[in-house]
Amino acid sequence: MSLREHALSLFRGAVGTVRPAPMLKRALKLQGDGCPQLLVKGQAFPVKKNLYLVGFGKAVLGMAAAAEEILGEQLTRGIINVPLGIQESLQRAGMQEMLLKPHSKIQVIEGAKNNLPDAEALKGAVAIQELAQGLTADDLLLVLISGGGSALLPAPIPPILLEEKEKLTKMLASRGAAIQELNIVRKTLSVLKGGGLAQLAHPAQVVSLILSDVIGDPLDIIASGPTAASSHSVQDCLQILTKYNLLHNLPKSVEMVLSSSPTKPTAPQSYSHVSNIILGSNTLALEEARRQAEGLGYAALVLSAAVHGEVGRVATLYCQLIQLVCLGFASLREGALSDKLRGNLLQLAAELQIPGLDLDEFLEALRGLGPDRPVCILAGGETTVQLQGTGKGGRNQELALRVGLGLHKAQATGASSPQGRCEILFLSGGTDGQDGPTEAAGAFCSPGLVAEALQEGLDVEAFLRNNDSYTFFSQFQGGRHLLVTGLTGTNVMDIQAILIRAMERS
Ligand SMILES: Nc1ncnc2c1ncn2[C@@H]1O[C@H](COP(=O)(O)OP(=O)(O)OP(=O)(O)O)[C@@H](O)[C@H]1O
Ligand SMILES: O=C(O)[C@H](O)CO
Repeated sequence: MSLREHALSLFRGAVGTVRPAPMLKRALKLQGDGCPQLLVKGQAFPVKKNLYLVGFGKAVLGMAAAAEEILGEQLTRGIINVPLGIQESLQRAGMQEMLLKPHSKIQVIEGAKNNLPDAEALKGAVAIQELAQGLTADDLLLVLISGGGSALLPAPIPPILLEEKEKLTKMLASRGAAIQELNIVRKTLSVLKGGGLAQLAHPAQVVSLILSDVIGDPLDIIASGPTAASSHSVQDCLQILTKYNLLHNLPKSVEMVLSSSPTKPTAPQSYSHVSNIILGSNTLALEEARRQAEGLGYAALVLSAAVHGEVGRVATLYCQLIQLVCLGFASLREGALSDKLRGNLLQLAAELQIPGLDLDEFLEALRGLGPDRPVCILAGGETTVQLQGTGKGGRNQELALRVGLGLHKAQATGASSPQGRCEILFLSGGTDGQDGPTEAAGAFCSPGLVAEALQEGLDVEAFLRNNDSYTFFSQFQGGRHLLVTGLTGTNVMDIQAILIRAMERS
C-alpha cells in the first residue's frame, strides 16, 4: 500500500471512532427493567420517572438517533437544535443511521444558518428552556452537546436582543477573538450558557454527553458550557471587551446586563445534580489512528491533540520534524544539522505554547525509534489562517500546501538534504469532512509538490498569497491530492498525519 493509502485509512479510522453512533453505543447503556439505570462509561444514573433528552450542535442529530435507539421506550420526549439543512444533506449522503426514525419522540429544530444564531435557533432554545424549567427531582435530563452548540442555543438575557448579541459576537470574531474569549462573553450574556441550562433543570439529574471541538476539552467552553460550572466572571468578560476595543460601543441592553451580572461565578456545589462526560475528542481520534498505524507496521507517536497557532508557523514545525526524522533514517541523528533542527523546534514549540506538549520528551521518543520501521507522527488541533487574499481554501488545505512549500525549500537549500532518502507524506484534514467553505476535508502533500506543480504552470506561492489552496489542489494533478470524504456527521477539530519511510533502493 502507498503512504497515501495508509494516511487515508488512518484518517478514516480516526474519524470513525468519534462518529456519533459507535461513540454513543460504546458509552451509553440502559440496564434493568423494574428500576432502569442509565450507564454512562460505567457510571450509573437511576431513571426514577421520566427520561428527557435535549441537544444542540453540529453532530447532535446522529448522537440523538443513536441515543434514542439505546433508550427505546424509556425516553419520554426530546428536543434537539441542529444546523439548518442537516437532515436533508445526511439523507442525500445516504447516512441513514444519523437520522431519527419516522416516529421518533425527539423534536428536531433546524437553525443557525452559517453557524450564526437566528430566530429558528432561538425558538429551539426557548423550547429547551421550557422543558428544563418543568423538570422535577424524579426526572433525568440527558443533554447531548457538540461543537456549534453556542450558535444553536441562543438565549440572550433580557433586554438584550438576539441581533445585538449576534452583532457583538461577530465583531469579536472578526477582531480575532479566540473561541475561549468568544464563549466567555457569550456565557455572560446568556440565560442557558455558562451553566444556565443545568441550573434551570435543577432538581432533575442532568447527564451531559459531550463531543469536544475545543483544544484541551474545557467543559465550560465547549458550546459555551450550558451544563458546566463556569470558572469565569463578569470581570473576565469586561477584560475581553476591553481587549478588543468594544467596551465603549456596547448597546444599552448589554451594558445593563453587564452591570447587574453577579461578580462571582455560581458556586460549584450548585452543580451536584450534574455530570458532564466527554465522549469524543481529538485525543480519542488520534489514539485510534495511532493504534491502526502500529497495526500497519509503523512506529507511531502522537505529538499533541492541541496544536494551534498561525498556520505558517505550524507548517514550519511539521517541516522541521519531518527533516529530523529523515536525519534518523539517514543515520545522521547526531550532528550540527540535527542540533540546529532540535533548537529550532524547541523555540517554535515555546512560541506556539501548545498546551501539555513536552517537545523534549517527544524528541527523545523519536530518537529512540529504530531505523527499521517506518515512522508515523500524528497530531491534531486547529490552526488559524489570517485571511489576506480572496481565494477559496481552508486551514487544512492551506497547511498542507505550506508544508509542501517548506519541504521543497528545505530540499532546495540543503545539497545533501536527508529528505532525499525518505518517502514522505503529509495529510491534514478536518474531522467534520469540510475544510472552510469548500467541498474538501483537507489535502495531502509530499516534497515533490512544488516542482510538479510548476510543471503544470501552477505557482504555489502565488496561490498561498491569495489564500487559494482549494483552487490549487483542485487544479493540481486533476485534484488527486484533495482529501474528499463528504460530511462525516462528527467534529473533533483537525487531524494531521506524517508518514515517513526509507526510500527503497533500486
Ligand atoms: N480561503 C481560505 N483559506 C484558508 N482558510 C480559510 C479560507 N476561508 C476560510 N478559511 C478558514 O476556515 C475556517 C472556517 O471554516 P470551517 O467552517 O471549516 O471552520 P469552523 O467554523 O472553525 O468549523 P469547525 O470548527 O466546525 O470545523 C476559518 O478558520 C477560516 O479562517
Ligand atoms: O459552539 C461552540 O461554541 C464552538 O463550536 C466550540 O464548542
